[in-house]
Amino acid sequence: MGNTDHRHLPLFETKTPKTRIHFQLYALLILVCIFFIFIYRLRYIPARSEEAGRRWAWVGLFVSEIWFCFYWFLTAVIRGNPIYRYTFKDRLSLRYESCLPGIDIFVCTTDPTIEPPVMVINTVLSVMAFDYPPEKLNVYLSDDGGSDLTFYAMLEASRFSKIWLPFCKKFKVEPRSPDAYFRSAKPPVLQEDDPVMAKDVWSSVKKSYEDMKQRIETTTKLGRISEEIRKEHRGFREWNLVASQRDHQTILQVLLDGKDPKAVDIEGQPLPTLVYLAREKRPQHHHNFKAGAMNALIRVSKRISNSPIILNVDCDMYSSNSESVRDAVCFFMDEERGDEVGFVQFPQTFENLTKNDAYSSSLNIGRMVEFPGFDGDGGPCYIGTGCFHRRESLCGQKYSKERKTDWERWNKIKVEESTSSLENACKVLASCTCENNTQWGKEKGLKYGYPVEDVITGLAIQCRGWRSIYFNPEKKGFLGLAPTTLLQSLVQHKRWSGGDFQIFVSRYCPFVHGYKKIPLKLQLSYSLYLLWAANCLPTLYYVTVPSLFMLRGISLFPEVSNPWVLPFALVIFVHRAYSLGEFVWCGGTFQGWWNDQRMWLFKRTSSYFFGFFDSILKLLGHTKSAFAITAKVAEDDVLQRYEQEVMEFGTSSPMFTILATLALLNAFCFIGGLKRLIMDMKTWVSDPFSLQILLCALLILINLPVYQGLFLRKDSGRMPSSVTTQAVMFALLACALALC
Ligand SMILES: O=c1ccn([C@@H]2O[C@H](COP(=O)(O)OP(=O)(O)O[C@H]3O[C@H](CO)[C@@H](O)[C@H](O)[C@H]3O)[C@@H](O)[C@H]2O)c(=O)[nH]1
Ligand SMILES: [Mn+2]
Repeated sequence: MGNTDHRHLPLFETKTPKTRIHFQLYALLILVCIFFIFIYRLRYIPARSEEAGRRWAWVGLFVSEIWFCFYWFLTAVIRGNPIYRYTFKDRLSLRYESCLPGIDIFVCTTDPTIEPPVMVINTVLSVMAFDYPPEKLNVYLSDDGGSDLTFYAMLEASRFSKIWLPFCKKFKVEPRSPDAYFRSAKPPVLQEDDPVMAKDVWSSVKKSYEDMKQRIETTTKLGRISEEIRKEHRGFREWNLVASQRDHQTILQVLLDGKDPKAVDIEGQPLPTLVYLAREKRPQHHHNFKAGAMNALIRVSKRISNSPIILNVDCDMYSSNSESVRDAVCFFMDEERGDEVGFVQFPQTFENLTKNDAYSSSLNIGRMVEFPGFDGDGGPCYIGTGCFHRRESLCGQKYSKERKTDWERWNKIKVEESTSSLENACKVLASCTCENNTQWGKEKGLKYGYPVEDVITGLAIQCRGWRSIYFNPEKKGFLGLAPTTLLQSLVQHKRWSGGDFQIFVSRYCPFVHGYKKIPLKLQLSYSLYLLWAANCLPTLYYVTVPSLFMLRGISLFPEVSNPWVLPFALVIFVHRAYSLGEFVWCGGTFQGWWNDQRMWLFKRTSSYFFGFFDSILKLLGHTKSAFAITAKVAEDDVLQRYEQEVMEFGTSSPMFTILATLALLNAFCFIGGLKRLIMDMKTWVSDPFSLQILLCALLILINLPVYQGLFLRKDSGRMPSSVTTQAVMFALLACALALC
């Protein structure tokens, strides 16, 4: 097979950056400062006899500082050893073009109102159009909404693909989501030998797309399928039996059958297989959210196409690089290292970010700093979308050195059954009862019972001996939608932080479950995310107690003239300066960094706080996991404010009450502190409260948009008055308690 000269050349390479003196210097400086802060805290610990409360407030601060120090250590571990991956796709095609493995692609959707069918099929079309032999691609849509609107859109997509795929190849279209492409692309000027023809083709495809979009949107708005459309496909009859979204039989329709010689595009080329699946749902059976959907897809696809590699994307994550499959295959097929690869994770990137990213959704630090570090420490975690899995590792197999994947054999396995008999067999595989007394959701497939099914599943795969790979190509692989309101973002982080923390306190805790199975460094890297939620308590302590104690007249930090102030000042300065440098290096702006600091505070005091308590309650057996789906659409005025980077409050939520209370509390304390400063006539340097008042001032600066939302704004995105009243009351109460 192939050219023997090339055989020893790897299909991918790994690069480690050379000395990273700035990082080492930074880490050393911080360590020294921490050391001195701890000495200070121990040496000057107030005696029992001192003013009431000073001692415990001091100890509390000390404990919080110990936590921050530990958590900082985790951030340093993940930064210690980053690696970067590069692929050689030309070598792959030279050696293996004729025997590339099949790929099963899973797209998950749940709700046609917050995940519009047009968006879903754009994702579907983008992955159907990968630059890869079409007969080796099989696209499965899991519709947890069981919606005929989505099914209708899929039917339209299956027809449109017959012109879209040849068009993509001919015009080398990028990205291959029609919506994203036509939004930005200009008609070709001089492309082919015949520019007029090319332009005509281009315009007619664009028109076809727009007509289709129009039809789908009209139907979606209408909310039901008209009689004429109903007649177009027998699949619609299935909905006669559907009682509700939560109560229906399995609906499975093979919309394009790759094995059917008649399933060809307008140029006679084969098409990928396209399958619509709405697994059975019954009120008495728990459906296990996305994990349940994925597991149904794994079983169904095994029967229909049984590809050795599975790609999964969320319905909003379209492919923006048609070569991503080839990139991923380079890792799996590499002769030297490929056999140990369990999954290849691409980063989550977003197309709807604004310049200064008001809600800090870009995840840039994760994408460019933390994940390369994760990879260096033993392999990134699985983040639920943009991930290529080896079917075997996802289905629970252990890695063993002796096993070599025989790609030829995989290609020879052919499913002979007819499509109609397959459809029936597969319906059983997607039923509610087929998982009873099996390992599905435990050792097989994605794990159940955790709101972040992805992270725990990836961890389990790594603990079974597989390696994971992080691949962040220059040209982004997948683009999705980030939340567009503050509440959406906070709720998403509540699910993530709470879900991650549940993993930490479960028997899958990386230090326990991963003991001797994955490197210690990887266990620590996981903890960086799994312990997000635990940051809430020390942070809440740090943003309330020093301010309240200043109001009370009790100092907790050294005064500015005291040399002990140095380690505090340095640690704050160096730590933040490094963070700013890193942020800008990752492509952010200064304002973006400032917004990121705000979101850091907001997430820790609200999302993580609720996530933390949810996990504790769950541990005590009081609540069941839920999965709040992130909306992918928003009202016009909300969207406008998002684009203008004006913070969106608008609805009342306990999260907002916390944020507003903290903002007001610090404002009140600041006024009190200022008054004391003026009345005492102390100079700034000898005032024992200067650090506390500075901290308070900083919090006020960070919270400026909250005050605006509370008192100054008039638009519908302002803070609701019920939240304002509650927050004023709580903040006053806290201050009164501090004063008495
Ligand atoms: O019952 C459900 C719930 C969700 N989904 C799908 O899961 C995906 C992710 O949901 P979304 O609301 O967009 O969540 P995000 O917070 O954006 O998702 C991130 O976090 C999740 C874990 O919390 C991962 O599953 C996702 O892949 C990851 O992108 C979407 O395609 C949904 O349609 C289902 O199929 N069934
Ligand atoms: Mn999402």
